[in-house]
This record gives sequence, C-alpha cells and structure tokens, in this order.
Amino acid sequence: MERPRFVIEAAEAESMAQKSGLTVLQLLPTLVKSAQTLARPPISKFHVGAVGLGSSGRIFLGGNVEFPGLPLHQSIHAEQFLITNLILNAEPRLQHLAVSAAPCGHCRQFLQELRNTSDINICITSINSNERKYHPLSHLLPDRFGPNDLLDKDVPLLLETHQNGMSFNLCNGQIPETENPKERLKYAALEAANKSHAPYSKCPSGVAIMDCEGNIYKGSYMESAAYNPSLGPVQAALVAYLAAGGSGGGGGGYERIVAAALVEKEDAVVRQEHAARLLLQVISPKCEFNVFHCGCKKSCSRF
Ligand SMILES: O=c1ccn([C@H]2C[C@H](O)[C@@H](CO)O2)c(=O)[nH]1
Ligand SMILES: [Zn+2]
Repeated sequence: MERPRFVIEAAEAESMAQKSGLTVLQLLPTLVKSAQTLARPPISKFHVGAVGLGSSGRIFLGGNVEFPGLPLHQSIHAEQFLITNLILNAEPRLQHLAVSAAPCGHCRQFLQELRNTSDINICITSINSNERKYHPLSHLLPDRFGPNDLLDKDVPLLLETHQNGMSFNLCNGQIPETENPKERLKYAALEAANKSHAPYSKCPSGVAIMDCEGNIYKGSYMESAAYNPSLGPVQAALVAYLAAGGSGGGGGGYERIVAAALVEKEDAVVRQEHAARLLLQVISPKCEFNVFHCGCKKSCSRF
C-alpha cells in the first residue's frame, strides 16, 4: 500500500472525493485512518489521526508523536501536528477538521490560537461512525479563554504572517547565501524564529535540524494563551522532519538527525535551550546542538 502523504493538493482532493461519490467534507473523515497510520505513539500505542481542510482546498494530515525516555508533556498531539503542517505549507486558514478521537482539552485550547476559531468545524469519527457531523469548535469549548484575553486585536495569531525582526548583527535581517552547512542551519533556525508565534512571552525562537543527507527542517515555537499547551521549536522541527518522510518511514528514525541549531533572544525570560537540548539528546544522542542568541529589531549583541 502506498504510504499516506501529509498534504493532498486541492485538485487531487476534489478528484478523490468525486471518485468516491463524496463531497470533500465527506472525504475528510474517510482519511482519518490514513492519518492514524502516520502517528508515532510508542508509549500509549494509541494512534490519533487528524485531517484538516484549509481555505486553499488542500487537505493536511497529522498524527500524535510520543518520545520514550522523556516526560509526557513533550508529546505532540495529532491536532498540533496538523496545525504545524498547515504552517509549514503556508496555509492561511483551517476550516474543517476530522479527528479519530475527541480532541482533548489541551488541543481545544491550542486551537484557540487561530483567528475565528468558532468557524472551525470538527467531526469526531469515533463517535459519529454512521452519521458524520461537524460541530463548531465553540460547541466543544464554550466560554473560551484565548488570545483576546491577553492581546490587542491586531496582534498576528497562529497561521497569520509573523515577522519578529530577529537578526544577527551583521546580517541586518538578510539571510546570506552560504554553502557552509553549519551556517545554513543557523540561518534556517533564524528564519524559523522570525516566524515563531510568541506574543505572550515575546520570546520567539526557532530550531533547524539537519539529517545525515544534509536536508534541513525548520520549526517555529508556538505559544498558547494558556501557556502549557504551547509547542516547542524542536517538536515543530520534528513535525517538518516526519512530514517530509525524513525518518525513512520507520518507527523512530531520529538518529538520522545529526545537527540542530536553536535561535532565541539573549536574556529571554522564556528559554528553549534546556528543554531542546534534553529532547534532542534523548532522541538522537549524537546530534550536535548549537544555540545562537540574537536581538530583536536592529539591536544585536552577539554573533
Ligand atoms: O486530543 C488528543 C488527545 C490525545 N492525543 C494523543 C496524545 C498521546 O500521544 C495519546 C494518548 O493520550 O493520544 C492526541 O493526539 N490528541
Ligand atoms: Zn490533544
């Protein structure tokens, strides 16, 4: 069987639906089983699959990822994988979501970081096997606590364009052309940090990881208004790695990650360095990890 992919183009989604005599909205729940096969839950063995339809008509898949040897809160929920997948593909809006199990409170909260969350419609396939119904997220999480409680209305939310203005002192915001793998990795992490959603702590960060073939995968830190459901930058980079098939499709595959770079602000009140180092050390003990500090806007004191 062909391995399911993490993104289905709009035209292909239409033709898949047509072939099955379904609408695209009816197609989403039928893809949840494929999404479940993409999950990596070696601890729980509980495969969660999430399938999202974006405003571009593209379909995105996500699965849960667990890390033996680490605390459970380092796990990536299928819904978080899915949102990260949308970000990787610059999808501006999530409209419909089909999931294999009821989204937990943490995921309902994480989804509040999107604009107009009440417009996101969710179908839970485990409880609606005969009658596939979508319900608005507001139905699953009434009386929400979210970005509006803490931020001005014009602050960009998740999936919206972020430009955090982080730079190293010489690059002036420009990414130099370079063949040097370490430099490429460092600037990839800077790019990821500039797209990070960190409006609560104002401590954006980004990670880039490199596999043994020299491929680079970027991940941006994403905060939640409720803090704990936030997703770390290494997790986000691992989503990029897994979604690109970087792990070779097997069980773990993280030992193929040979180098990683983290970019965050100097003297940041929220720092990723220690958690990132721990996670990388456990999943890929030989991975070389470097941390680069930089300034926001024009000021930069190091590197
Ligand atoms: O909303 C949810 C609830 C749980 N899980 C995952 C987390 C963990 O890997 C496993 C068991 O909780 O299921 C999700 O992906 N999404
Ligand atoms: Zn969850």
